[in-house]
Amino acid sequence: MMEAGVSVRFKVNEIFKSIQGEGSRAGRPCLFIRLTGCPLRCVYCDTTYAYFEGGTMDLDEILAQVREALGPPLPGPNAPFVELTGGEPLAHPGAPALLEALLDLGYEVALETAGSHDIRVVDERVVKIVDRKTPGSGEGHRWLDSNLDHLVPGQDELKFVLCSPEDYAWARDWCLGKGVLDRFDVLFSPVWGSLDPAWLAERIVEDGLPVRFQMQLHKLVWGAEKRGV
Ligand SMILES: C[S@@+](CC[C@H](N)C(=O)[O-])C[C@H]1O[C@@H](n2cnc3c(N)ncnc32)[C@H](O)[C@@H]1O
Ligand SMILES: Nc1nc2[nH]cc(C(=O)O)c2c(=O)[nH]1
Ligand code: SF4
Ligand SMILES: [Mg+2]
Repeated sequence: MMEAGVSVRFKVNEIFKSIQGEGSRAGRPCLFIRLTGCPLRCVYCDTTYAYFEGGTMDLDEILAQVREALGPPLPGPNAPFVELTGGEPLAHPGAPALLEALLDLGYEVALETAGSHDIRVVDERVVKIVDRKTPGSGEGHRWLDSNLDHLVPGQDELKFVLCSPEDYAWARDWCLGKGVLDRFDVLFSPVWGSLDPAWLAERIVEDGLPVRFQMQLHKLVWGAEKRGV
């Protein structure tokens, strides 16, 4: 909780409405808040423009923009959906307060994070999509293993973005070793333009892995280079 009266400021790269392109909620209309800055440098990162570009906004300005874009929330299963991403949103000390404020307004709220920062700071009701970086990403060593103890089964997701067949074998063995496949919704996705999606889909089927294959739906719809979708 932030102290009352203290204005929390954020560097914001973009705020846009689109179709959720990733995870088990893909296909739903969603408003994205993309914060600027990331301490990681995944080799495949498709959002390098969010490393530094952005303008400063305070919490109330962000909330006003969300309300204007989505209208008043209707709580329930079809509450409007808001996702905080980046960059690495948890690199911002104010991210937990922003997420809580969005929940308090009645929206369904998700957080896309690299698993490098402690997710315990985040309200339990936030849908946490935690990306377990692979060796191929170059950032596998940033993983905070204690995050596994704070994922909410049936709500949160553990995600692997795979660069190569070696990454696939590593991710499969890691999941089996950690016993996560019978606890959480696990997503396997190819790095766009790197790993052949058909190869990945066939290996998942052959190995009988209970993971969800996914591709970035927004890139299928609008192409890989378009921003703000
Ligand atoms: C841009 S990141 C922002 C959130 C956070 N920093 C993270 O990495 O989870 C959002 C998601 O996009 C994925 N991503 C980035 N570049 C990608 C690419 N070229 N192909 C597939 N997924 C990619 C990341 O792995 C991550 O799951
Ligand atoms: N449409 C769309 N869906 C997304 N889901 C996660 C995204 C992200 O960059 O974190 C993303 C994104 O950039 N666009
Ligand atoms: S952690 Fe996310 S934003 Fe940062 S470099 Fe990796 S994919 Fe890009
Ligand atoms: Mg994206």
